[in-house]
Order: sequence, then structure tokens, then C-alpha cells
Amino acid sequence: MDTPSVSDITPDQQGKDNTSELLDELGVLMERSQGEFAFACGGFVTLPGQEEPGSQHGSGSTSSSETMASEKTSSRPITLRWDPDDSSTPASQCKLVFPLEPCTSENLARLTATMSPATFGFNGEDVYDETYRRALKLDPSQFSTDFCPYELGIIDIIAQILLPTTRVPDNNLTAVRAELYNLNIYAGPSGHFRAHVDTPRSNLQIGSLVVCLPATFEGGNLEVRHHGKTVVYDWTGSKGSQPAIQWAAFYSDCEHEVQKVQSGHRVTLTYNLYAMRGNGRLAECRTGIDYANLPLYKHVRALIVDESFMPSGGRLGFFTTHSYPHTSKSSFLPAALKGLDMAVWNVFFSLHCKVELRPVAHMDGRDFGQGYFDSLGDFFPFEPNAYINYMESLEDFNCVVECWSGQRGGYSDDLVWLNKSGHKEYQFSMSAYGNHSCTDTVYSSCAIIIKIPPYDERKSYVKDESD
Ligand SMILES: O=C(O)CCC(=O)C(=O)O
Ligand SMILES: [Fe+2]
Repeated sequence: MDTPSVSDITPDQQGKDNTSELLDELGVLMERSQGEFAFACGGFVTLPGQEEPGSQHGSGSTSSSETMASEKTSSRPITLRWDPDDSSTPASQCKLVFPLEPCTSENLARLTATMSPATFGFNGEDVYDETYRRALKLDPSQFSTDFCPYELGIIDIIAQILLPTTRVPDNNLTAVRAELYNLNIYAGPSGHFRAHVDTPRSNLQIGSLVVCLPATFEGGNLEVRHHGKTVVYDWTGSKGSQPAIQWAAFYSDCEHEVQKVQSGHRVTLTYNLYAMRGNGRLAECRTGIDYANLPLYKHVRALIVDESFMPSGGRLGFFTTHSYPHTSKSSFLPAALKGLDMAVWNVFFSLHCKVELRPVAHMDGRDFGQGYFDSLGDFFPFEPNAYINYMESLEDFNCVVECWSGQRGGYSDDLVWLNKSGHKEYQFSMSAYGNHSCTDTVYSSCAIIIKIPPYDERKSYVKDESD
């Protein structure tokens, strides 16, 4: 069945109705706003070099205007120790200090000999395939390091950029917890990891952090993609004349890849990032986004006070621009919304519109964002059931969707969609390709459904606000 389009709206015969044009403008603004919200951020921390003690700490976000944090910090040299294969190996031979000195190349060779080939998750299994990923890994139980992303402020920066504040009462996720996942080495001439999406480890996981320790290598750019945009992290160089620890963090649903390392060793620590009810440094002094200053807020407010916009009220639908886990009761939504999705939620919520998250089901092959909308689920989250446990393929998913929408779905003739679903390509691949095998968590499309009150009702709210 067809999705009602903006132009299908019946004009209110009682008065002037500019809804159609106004919604077209709002849709364009939302599309443009996408660029204002970062999906990845990165930075560096210098270490003391030969010439002067390090004193610089930078961070860049991927939003249209690059930002650099000005906090001045530098790191001490980073020590890495690991368990030897043979217990007679002296500790001094199982240790590296970054920036790497050329004289430690024997220890580096010993480390790579200890590490195992890195697998990736595919169809619920850990697979080793060098055409897809060529890298070495070491489990955190087998090494230790004095590198701490909290100490250098990296986690605070990530929380500021990737964890937008929410107006959801009693459910604020304001801090980020980083859990060390692996030590990896991508070595020349062919270390790489083809495009994939990391496997979420829990419903609270918001993303991944990759920290590149200072060592010499060529190539190995990390490319992170979301909504047709790509951010490239090139960690080959030092910062000015100083060696640096360089890092990038990105949302879980962003596709990313490590380009081929031509020579040298690209040594990284990877972390899983989880949203937390905060009690870190940021919890009491968040300087998160002030939604009232967003162009989107001003635009929507102008619509709400406009008598010719949806004079009798109505419902709008916005497909979330990020993917979210939906197979658990504890999906932590809407508190865990990201980027533009959180902005849309907050903007309409602040303007007294009822907002709710709803699952969207669709059949394979239909372009539901362009007029083949199938079914809007009744509630969110979608509870796990027997089908989900066996869901490893697109066919299985379609079966689940059909079952679910038959039982619980509802067509929604009165809904006007503000955007198209941008995440069809990611809905099913989450359980197929990842950095770790897992079938527990899958992503599905979800939408923010906004109830616009009739003008007569909403004008009193607006009046109250300006009094
Ligand atoms: O090393 C990197 O830059 C990214 C590694 C990665 O994608 C992973 O371990 O899942
Ligand atoms: Fe990854």
C-alpha cells in the first residue's frame, strides 16, 4: 500500500492550509541537518619528542566544521607487556615502549609471533579469511598496558560529541564506558580489514574506539561511513615534529574499513563503547547540544505557531538515521538515540508534540520509504521471540517480519513521512558481517512518530511559552 505523500494531505476547508509546502521545506532542512551531527570523531595526544616536551591535545569531529579541543595534555611513553609463549623468556623481551625505538624490533617480532590471526564475525561464526581481514590480535587477558583513554580525556571528548543529551526523564545516558577489546597489528605489505560493521556486544553499546599507538607504517587509513559521507583517519604521520597517539571513535552502525598497510606495523588498541547513566567527570557539567539553538528547532517552532500548518493536527513519521538494537526489552531507547535522531526527538518534544518510537516492518523488495510502507508496529521495543533465535538470513528475517506485522502491525494512512528510510542496507547485515560472531543482536528500522496537535490546541502552549 502507498505511503501518503505530503501532497496527498487534504486541505482543511475551514481555513488556509500550507501544510504541503511547509512539510516539503521541513524535509529539506532535516536532510541538510544531517551534516551537523557527527557520526565519528577523532583526535591525537602527542608524546614528548626530541625537540620539546609535548603539550598538545587535539580532537576533530566530523561535522561540517572541524573542531579541535584545546585542552593541553600530553602522554607519557606507553608501555605494553605481554605473556611470553615460553616462560623462560625474560620480561624485558616481552615489552615495548611507544614511540617505538628501532632497537626494539626484536621484541616487536616476538610480539607478532605470539599474536594470533584475527578473525571476523560472519553468519554467527568467527571466520578467518585473509582476503577479508589480514591482521593479528591479542586478547586483553594476555597483555597489559598503561595507556588509559580516560586519563587523557579521550572518553570525555567522545561523550561530548557522540552522546547527545536527551530530554527523556529519568533515563539519561550521559557517560561513556570504554571496555578494552583487543590489541591488533596490521602489518605491511598487506594488513587490512574490508568494509564491515562491528558486532554490538550489548544494547547499550553505542560505538567503537580505535587507538593507534605511535609506530612507523605506511597506508592503513581507517575510513568510516554514514549516510553517504566518509571520514578518513590517516595515522601514518607524527603531529608536527612529535610522535602521537591517534584515535577515532564512531557509532556502532557505521560501516568502516582499514585500507591496506603497505609497510611497517600499525599497532592499535580497540575498545567497545557503552552509554552509561553517568557518574564520570561529565555527568554534572554536560555542555551537550542546546537544541533550542538549532536551526531545526527554530524552523519547527515557526511551523507550530503557523495557523496554516496542519490546522487540524496530524501525524508525522521520521525514519531514524541510525540503526538501533530492537530485540531486547532493554533497548534503552529513546535515551540512546544518536545524532539527528535525538535532535528530532528533542525538538518536537520541547514543542509539546507527543513523540514515540515505533518499529517499522516491511517486506523484502519494497521500497517502503518511497511509497510502499507496509506496517507500523504497535510498540517498541520488539520483544524477542522464538523466531529471532534462529534468524541468520534475510529469508528468516522476512519470515519474522511477516509474522510480526500480521499479528501486530497496523497500516497508518494518516502518517506523513518526512524522510525515506536510509538504513535498509544495514538492517540484515548486522548479524552477518562484524568484528566478532554473534546472533544475539540485530538491528531493525525504527521511526519517530510525532503527533502534531491541532492549531487551536497548540496555540495555547505557544502563548504560555511567550508569556
Ligand atoms: O584498526 C582500525 O582502525 C579498525 C579496526 C576494526 O574495524 C575492528 O577491529 O573491528
Ligand atoms: Fe570494526
